[in-house]
Amino acid sequence: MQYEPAPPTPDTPTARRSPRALLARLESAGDRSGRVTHTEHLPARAARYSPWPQQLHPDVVAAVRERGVDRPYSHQAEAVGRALAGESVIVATGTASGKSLTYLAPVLDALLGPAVEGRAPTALYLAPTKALAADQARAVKELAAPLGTAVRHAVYDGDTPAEARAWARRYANFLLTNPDMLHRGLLPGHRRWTSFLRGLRYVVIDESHVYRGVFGSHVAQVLRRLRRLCAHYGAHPVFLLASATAAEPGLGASRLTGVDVGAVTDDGSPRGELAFALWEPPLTEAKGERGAPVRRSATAEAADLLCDLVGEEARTVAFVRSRRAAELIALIARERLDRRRGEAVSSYRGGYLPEERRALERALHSGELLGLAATNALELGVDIAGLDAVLIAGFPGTRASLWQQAGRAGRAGQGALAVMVARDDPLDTYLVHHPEALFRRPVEATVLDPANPYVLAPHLCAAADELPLTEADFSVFEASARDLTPKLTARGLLRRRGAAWYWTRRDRPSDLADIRGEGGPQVQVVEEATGRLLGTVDTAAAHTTVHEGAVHLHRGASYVVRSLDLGDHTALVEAAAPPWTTSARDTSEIAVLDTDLTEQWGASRMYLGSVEVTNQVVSYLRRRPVTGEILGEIKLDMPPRVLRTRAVWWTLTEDQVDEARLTPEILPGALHAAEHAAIGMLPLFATCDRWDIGGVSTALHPDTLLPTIFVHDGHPGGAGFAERGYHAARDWLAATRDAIAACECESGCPSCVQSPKCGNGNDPLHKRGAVRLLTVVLRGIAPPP
Ligand SMILES: Nc1ncnc2c1ncn2[C@@H]1O[C@H](COP(=O)(O)OP(=O)(O)OP(=O)(O)O)[C@@H](O)[C@H]1O
Repeated sequence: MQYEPAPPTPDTPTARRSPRALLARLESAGDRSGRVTHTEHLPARAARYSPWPQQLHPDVVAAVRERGVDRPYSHQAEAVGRALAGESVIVATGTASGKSLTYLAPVLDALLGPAVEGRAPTALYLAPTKALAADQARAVKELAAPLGTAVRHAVYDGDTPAEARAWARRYANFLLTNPDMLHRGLLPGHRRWTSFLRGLRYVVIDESHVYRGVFGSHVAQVLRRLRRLCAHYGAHPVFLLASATAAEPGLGASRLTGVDVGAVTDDGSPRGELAFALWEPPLTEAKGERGAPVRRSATAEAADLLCDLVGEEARTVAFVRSRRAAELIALIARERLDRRRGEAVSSYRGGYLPEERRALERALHSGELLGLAATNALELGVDIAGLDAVLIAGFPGTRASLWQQAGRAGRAGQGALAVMVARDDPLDTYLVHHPEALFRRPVEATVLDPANPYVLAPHLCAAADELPLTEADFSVFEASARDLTPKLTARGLLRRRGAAWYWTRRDRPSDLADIRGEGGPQVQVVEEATGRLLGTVDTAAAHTTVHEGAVHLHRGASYVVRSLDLGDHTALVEAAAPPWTTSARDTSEIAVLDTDLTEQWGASRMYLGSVEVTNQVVSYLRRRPVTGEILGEIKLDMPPRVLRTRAVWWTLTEDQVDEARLTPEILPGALHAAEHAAIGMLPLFATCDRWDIGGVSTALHPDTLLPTIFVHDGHPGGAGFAERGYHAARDWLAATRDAIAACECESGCPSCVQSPKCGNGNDPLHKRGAVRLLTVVLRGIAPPP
């Protein structure tokens, strides 16, 4: 399929930007009829205003007015009123609905107020990334400018130089930082922050939906440590959270902070009309593996659409799933557009140096940039609202994230276009043909589990180091802290003296918790000829993205990796632009190390234990960029990566396989499908996140010598999810079977057996076989007593 640029249009610029007109233009170019499978029209919504609460300091009202906000939206007024009354609140409203003011107004109000009982008021702001804290610092500086020296803010993170840290400790009354810095710096060093903690009135948690799964559970414990220290100094801060729209935000926020949090969800901000189109790329002439027909890639299709939109002078961001796709789209667009417009297109992703990212954000704001191909690194908080169009190349994994991205489109009073382009996989294909699965279903809840003992243990140690741990502290942490503390003492981590537990070791207890689960240092990508550092890649991702021979794109320039030195954490690259892209293939194996618990279930057996998951990148495919056609497979000699973790697994006997009518052809697909669905359902029972767990299924496992399905924790040492699965196995597998059986689809869809993160492209899968398999397994379990 060749790219055919849309012919120039005679329309006026404003008419051209109406979302319907833009969409019609995209559809009419070349032979694109039939590619839009559905268009959802979300009508414009007028703003609803309310007056500021009476108690809000008039200087704050004036400062806000100076920033151009005359009247607060109804949700802003409500949230500020509740905060001023001392209630912790979460505001979970749409993208760019003015959430910042809901916490900044109460914070400034507090900082303008007098010291109470000798405590000068202070406030703490937590962002999930350093970039976002830096952004906020700029916003605070502007907003607080008319207030003189009453507001003294400081960014405090890993990059803050020593003098600036000393200044922050002595003078700052509004500290902007991140949970990592709280965990490693501020809390362990609380004695240097006593006056700050004594006066702490508000703790702001921005983008709180990011704190989910294991990371969220760690942050929940960091916040409990903070609350405990504040209480020690006599402060009881109010928590103000800002979140993307999520289901049950109050519940999630209460779990995160450990205090009761009220929710404000009725969005009073105005919205322009949004035309949201679902777009399916056409089939190509090319043939894929085993001769299967191949659709044009979402990346190539999105690149075309981006060119057309930029050609229409429509300010557009294309959200993509991978760093590589971001680079590829920018590269294609630059090649195809004329010079002026080509220069107005760029890529944006994690791994860029901070100053590069800042420059790109500024250029997009000013209109110097018209098109940006971005990974979700741009999704967080960066104020880039006011786009004419948003392209979403591939379903981003959750509806919450989809709306977060689509919400970037639209300026006040003006319509905007969002287009989700399907990738050639079962999940996206299903979605573009089942719009109700996107538009008629609520967004997901943010799941986390602060009681998870694997997460709680290192934080109890850190807490004991901060202040000796006593019985009274168990209520701050989780009920399970009472059982866990003697175990930590038995393991020699804590020492009991009198009524308290102490950390008496020399090492830092904060090193026990890797709160982001990053697992090791970053790999630096260096241009061999010049020694220039192009950027960084996570160690975990390095195996699949910067192996020898990988095509690595950076800011629209193409490089080929000459060598990857994992010991040295360096990938050397050289500028080169071969006519292919590369994608790594890997294999996963799982070995049983130990069995802790096991139970006979009729003929099946259920196990809980420790496993070793070995993943190895074995080769890479060269593919033609646009069609995805495979040009060849090159073997790689990469070291395997080993994850020791905990898993729950169950086996079937030959008789059960026969009983479920699973022939050798369909057995692997049935096992694989049941594994996917079980992973999809475990969050219901283990309050984890689908992305925190993994699975392996095999028709003959060397340790069990039987067909076996494993579901394992995705974190070294485990995180407690598999364990919960084992204990809830009856309900979990029954719900899994029911979910698959109740799904109306013919042969498997994302609502039942397809997985958005499957390493084998959801192949093979056998939906009905999975239902029969689970039915047979469940038959062997005794009904609950
Ligand atoms: N009451 C208001 N009236 C008019 N404009 C407003 C009002 N409140 C906020 N704004 C403007 O709306 C824009 C978005 O605000 P803000 O960045 O706080 O939104 P947000 O909800 O935090 O966004 P995100 O979804 O990115 O977290 C800002 O430019 C801000 O000045």
